[in-house]
Amino acid sequence: MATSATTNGTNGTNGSTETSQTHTASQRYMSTRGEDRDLSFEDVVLKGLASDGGLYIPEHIPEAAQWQSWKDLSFPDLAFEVLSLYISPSEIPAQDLKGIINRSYSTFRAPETTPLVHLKDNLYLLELFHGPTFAFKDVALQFLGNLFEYFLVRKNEGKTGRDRYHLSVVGATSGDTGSAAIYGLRGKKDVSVFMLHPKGRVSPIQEAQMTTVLDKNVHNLAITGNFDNCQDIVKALFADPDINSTLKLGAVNSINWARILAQIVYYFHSYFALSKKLDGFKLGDKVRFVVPTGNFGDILAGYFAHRMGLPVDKLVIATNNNDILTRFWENGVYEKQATHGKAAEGGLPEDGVKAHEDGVKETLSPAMDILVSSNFERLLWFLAYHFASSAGMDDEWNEKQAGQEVAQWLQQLKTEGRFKVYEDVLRTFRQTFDSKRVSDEETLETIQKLYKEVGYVLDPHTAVGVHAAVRSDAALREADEKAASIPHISLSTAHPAKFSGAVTLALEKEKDFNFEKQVLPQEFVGLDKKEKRVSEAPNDWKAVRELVKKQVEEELKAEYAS
Ligand SMILES: Cc1ncc(COP(=O)(O)O)c(C=O)c1O
Ligand SMILES: N[C@@H](CCOP(=O)(O)O)C(=O)O
Repeated sequence: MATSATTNGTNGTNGSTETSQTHTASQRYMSTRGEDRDLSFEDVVLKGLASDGGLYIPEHIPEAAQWQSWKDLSFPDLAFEVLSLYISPSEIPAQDLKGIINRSYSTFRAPETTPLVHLKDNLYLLELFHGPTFAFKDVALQFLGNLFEYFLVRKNEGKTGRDRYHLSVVGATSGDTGSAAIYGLRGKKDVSVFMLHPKGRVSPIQEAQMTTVLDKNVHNLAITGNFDNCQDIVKALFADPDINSTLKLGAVNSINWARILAQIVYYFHSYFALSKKLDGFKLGDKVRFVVPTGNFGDILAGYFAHRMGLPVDKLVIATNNNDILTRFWENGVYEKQATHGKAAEGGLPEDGVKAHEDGVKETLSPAMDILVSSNFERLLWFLAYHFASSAGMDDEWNEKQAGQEVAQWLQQLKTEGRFKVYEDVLRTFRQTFDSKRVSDEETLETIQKLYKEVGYVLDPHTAVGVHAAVRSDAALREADEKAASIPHISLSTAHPAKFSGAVTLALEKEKDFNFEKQVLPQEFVGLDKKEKRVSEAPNDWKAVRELVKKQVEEELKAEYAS
């Protein structure tokens, strides 16, 4: 990767206001497939997906040499330090960035923004659900909403009517990204939002959170398909040069680099919180982070934190029965088709797990019911780069090789449904990552166990992580008593009230348990009775394209007529 400290910037392709001021290599961006490069932060945030189909990554991961000095910073101040390493002040001046960050986290209910709680023994829980929609997505999407607004206000200064830059955000959701994006963007000027969710496959609260937002710029599309179909439609729209340029598409999914960037902050923040809670823990001691994983966005932020210098023993990927990542960890094969519990013709599963004909298994942690993890492509680039570096060639060659390798792997995934990486690549992956598959039964048991032992109610996704953390801790103890002291920080990705079905199933037999009294936040009371707005759409990207075009046109007409 590029190692230069500063270079001279030029204007990006998307009309960013950057001039020839200095920036570091970590503040310029390139595509994982090698075609696009030397882009500004504004370019990659507004474009979302690279034109070669790849995802954007910084040209260099900055080493945060002074990270220990961040120990006592508040969440917003820490966010400023981390984000500044990736955003040149020539693009967003420091005062403006501070303003964006402060606005984004003022909406959180917890003073620490993302508090760390001690569950038991070596196990800590990082509560990421204190934002407006009660899910970890708020941490990044409150920020991204304000960032879009900032760029649009600047681009549109002095412009009127159709000269204004109007962003059409299209996103796919299995429930949480949708509401977090909608709450981040509702009512914002010059933005239309289209959220695609798989019809009937999100929880009732998630559905209500999205569809009860009636702002004119918000549109919910219930797609007759699964989450991967929604994600594929979004990617097809981005790949269509016509709609992409005429409608100026914007991404809110974790394909957007800003989503990953904002999430790096809580890895540092929780590490410092741990150092204050745990007697004898010193800055520099290692921790394990355990992350309930679907699209690989959340845990990828942990990878960046680690590469920046945060002492991480392992990043533990916790998957449900949709386990493409755990299978990859086991054998180096990245394969779409589920290998066990797969639906036979007519949807009958082999191992009792309810599965759809498309191979996606229906689990109690539906936000992770996904066949392919889109962000894994970003990690693949770093793995391929590491492998290429061993050939002893120059950096330009290594980067080119990595881009070509990733493009080839992804092409193979498309045509053959799978690809296999070299043993060396797998070894490098395993040095940083561990991976555990958690069944629905284990998810329920974990919710029950934690409730009985410490009175804490976990949401099912968080329970997947906690179960993996307990297993990781046990494995360490078995292997080496000394290693047993490594604390585990398990990421709590959603409030339990969002998944009342699974929580009730796990705890209904507990005599003292009362969902309404112990779990349901005031904000959710009566949500299901409110007016809703949602349209159905087929699993067909061209049909969705026409729908989006028509709707944006209507919105623009209404806007400019008034
Ligand atoms: C509650 C919850 N947990 C975990 C995940 C998985 O996160 P990621 O897709 O970033 O791996 C999601 C969805 O993204 C989610 O909504
Ligand atoms: N689980 C997600 C799926 C979309 O993932 P994203 O992180 O790429 O936006 C959801 O809740 O919608």
